[in-house]
Formats: sequence, C-alpha cells, structure tokens
Amino acid sequence: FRMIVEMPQIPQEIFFISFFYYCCVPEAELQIAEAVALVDTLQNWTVLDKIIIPTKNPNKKFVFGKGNFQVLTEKIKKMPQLTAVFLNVERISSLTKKELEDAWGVKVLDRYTVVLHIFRCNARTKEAKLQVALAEIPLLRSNLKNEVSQRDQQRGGSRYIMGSGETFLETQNRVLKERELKIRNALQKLRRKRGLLRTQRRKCEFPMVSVMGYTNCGKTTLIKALTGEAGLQPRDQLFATLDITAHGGYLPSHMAVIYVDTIGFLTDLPHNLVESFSATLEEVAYSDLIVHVRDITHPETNLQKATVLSVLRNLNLPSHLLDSMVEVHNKVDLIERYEPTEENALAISALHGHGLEELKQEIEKKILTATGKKILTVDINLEGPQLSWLHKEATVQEVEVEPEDGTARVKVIISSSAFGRYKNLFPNSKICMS
Ligand SMILES: Nc1nc2c(ncn2[C@@H]2O[C@H](COP(=O)(O)OP(=O)(O)OP(=O)(O)O)[C@@H](O)[C@H]2O)c(=O)[nH]1
Ligand SMILES: [Mg+2]
Repeated sequence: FRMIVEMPQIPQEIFFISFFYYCCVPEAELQIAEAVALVDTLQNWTVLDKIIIPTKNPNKKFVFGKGNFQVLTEKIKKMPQLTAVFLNVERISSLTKKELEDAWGVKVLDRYTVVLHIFRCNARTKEAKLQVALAEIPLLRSNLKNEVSQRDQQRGGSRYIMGSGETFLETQNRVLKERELKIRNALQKLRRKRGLLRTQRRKCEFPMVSVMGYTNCGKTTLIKALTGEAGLQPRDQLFATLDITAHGGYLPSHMAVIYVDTIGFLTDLPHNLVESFSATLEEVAYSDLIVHVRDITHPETNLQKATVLSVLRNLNLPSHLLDSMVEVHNKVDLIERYEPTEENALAISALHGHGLEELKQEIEKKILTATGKKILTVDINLEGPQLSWLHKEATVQEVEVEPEDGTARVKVIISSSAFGRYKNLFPNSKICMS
C-alpha cells in the first residue's frame, strides 16, 4: 500500500507569525525571540507580519477569543500573497488546524511542524534522519485521522478495502505502526553499534569532554578551534548539529581527549521531538567533563543558561559531572573589554581563538581530577623494564634520553592505580610530580 497520508507541504515563500503572549510565563520574550529565529532559519521564508495576542491558556481547544479571531482573519485576508500562518504553540489539534485553515484559506503551522521541518533540513547522518522520521509519525497519525473523517463524511461510513476485512483507517494505521517499528529497530541497531564504540573508547581510556549549550552558542566552532578539525561546519543556524559526534584533540600536556559535539538546547522544544533526540544525550553521562558554552552576546543569555542547567539536571547525570562543569562565555570578540561576572567562568572567542589556551588548561586540570590521573616525570634506567611497562600501563608523553649514563627522564600521564603498582614494582625509581 502506498502511504496516502503525506507530510504537510511547508510553504517556502511567505509567512505570517502570530504569537500568543504567555501572560504568566517569564520566558515569553525568549520564546518569541526564538520563534522568530526559528523562522529565520528557514531560507526562502519571509515573515510578513507578526502579532502578539494575550491568552490565559494557549493549550486549550479554542486558542482565540471571538474578537481576536476576527481581527486576525481581517489581517490575514488583507494579505493575499500570504501562504501560511505560524501559531507559536507546541501543537494544535488537527481539528483546530483544519478549522483555521478553512477559515483563512492558508496553511496553519505550529512549533512542532516548524521545528521538525528544520530538523529534516539539517539531518545529515542516518541516525538523525531516522530520528526525524520517528518524530514524524505522530503527525502522520493525526493527519490520518483527519483524512478518514473527511472521507467518511464524503462517502458515508467506513468501507472495507476489497475483501481484506480491514477498513481504510485500520490499514493505514497498520502501515504506520509497521513503519514506526522498522524505524525503532534501525535506531536500536545504530545505538548498539555506538555502545560498542563507547566500550572500545573506554578501553583506550581517552577522556571524554562533552560540549553542551544553547543552540547557536558556538559549540561546533569551539570544537573546531580546539581540535583543528577542518571538516566541522559551524553555521549561523539553529540546530545546525543534530548528532553527537566525537573529535580528537590535545591538552597542554599532550594528553589526548575526545570532544563530543552535541545538539543545542532550546526552551519549550516540543516534547516528542525531545524524546526522539534524547538518546543522543545519553552519551553525555559517560563523559568525564562537561563544558557549558554560552553566547554572552545573546540578549537572553541568562535565561538560556537557566534552560541548559535545568535540562542537564533532568538528564540524571552523575552529580560530579554537574559540579565540575566548566562555564565558557563565548563570542567576547563582539563585546569590548568583557569581564565575566560569574566566578570561574572563562571568556573566549571560539571564532578568533581568544582564551583557548586558558580553557585547555582548565579542561586538563578538571580531567586529571575527574579521572584520578596524574602527570609525573620519572627517571628510569633504559636497560630495565620500566619504559616498556610505562608504555603499556600509562600514557608516555616525552622521553628525554641521557646517552652518557643510559638513563632517561620520562613524562607520563598515569592513573592512581597504575602509579601504585609502579611504585611497588620499581621502588628505587626517582619520581617528580608536576
Ligand atoms: N563573533 C563570533 N561568532 C561566533 C563565535 N563562535 C561562534 N560564532 C558564530 O556563531 C554561529 C553558530 O556557531 P556554531 O558553532 O554552529 O554553534 P552551535 O552551538 O554548534 O549551534 P547548533 O549546532 O545549531 O546548536 C556561527 O555563525 C559562528 O560563526 C565567536 O567566538 N565570535
Ligand atoms: Mg553545532
């Protein structure tokens, strides 16, 4: 069976936003700024006009009062070139959507549809594409309901399809269910593979640093600057990064680390979408350190910080990860003589490379504490087994050979347990802590 339910076609030219003012919610301003940013993300979409309408409860069935509805309808009718109306609410029911579309003669979109559309445009990897497909299922399901009730009205009652004993609705629902199952299975397969990679990574004992923060704060730019990886693509766009990706870099003492780029946060992201992407955040629990990047030039930077912290708190991360978090104030190149007000925050410009050395040092310090590793310099005899032992059990960083007396000075990063064993095995070796 061909799927006859289709994703709503998103118009590409002209757009009208109407916003509800969430009277009691302090984040209203941020939500509005974000909704505008969302639309800006979509190329070819133009906002013709916007309006803020007070409402006590944006989620009830009839979102407008009669008066407001009339005002809106008049406004809309005066713009014949208009192709869609965006209501800045999480979801509108398919019934309300249809009523409004009939009354206004244009498409009506909610946050879910718009964010999903952005995700669909930005999904690059197989996993991200599957997650988008999964997030589309509830939309397809509600469209289907609508479609069926319309058909029934036209034809009078449901019909069986050519002796199959199934009604149209049942057939389509079954197709949807099968599709959902297929996607979930494929996702699970990918996740198992990732779990395997994770165990392998643990084995090589590279510390992991998760770079997190609000969307568009500069996470990808920072990782690019820290690792020199040319392939990374920062973009001035919301949700440019939809996958967790890992990138190798070095800290000041040449310790190798893995930086993990993550999906950006947004207040009031539709719940279903969050759910399908939350698995990507599972990875964070396995990291050794979180770097929280903030765009301090953003007018709502404090609210953004609060949002990020509250999402992080809800992720059930180990408490030491939250306590040791490094806060980074990014884009300071845009503010003259910026001084962070928060204690311990580091001011940087990921784009211009300011403050990155200090940041790397801070990351190294925290990583050493988190992993219980030490950096040591030990004097060894080249004829003995120490050097090969250190190569096996620790990370050797530098070997300075003294050819005259057959010894060497070796700088290593070593775990506490390996250090204990080293002292037992080679009690005469000279050790300097750095
Ligand atoms: N002026 C300035 N712009 C920056 C700086 N860091 C990042 N940007 C810009 O901010 C925009 C977003 O950068 P990204 O690195 O893609 O941000 P992100 O946090 O990865 O965004 P998402 O993946 O969408 O969550 C890009 O246009 C960057 O060039 C900075 O230090 N200074
Ligand atoms: Mg990014």
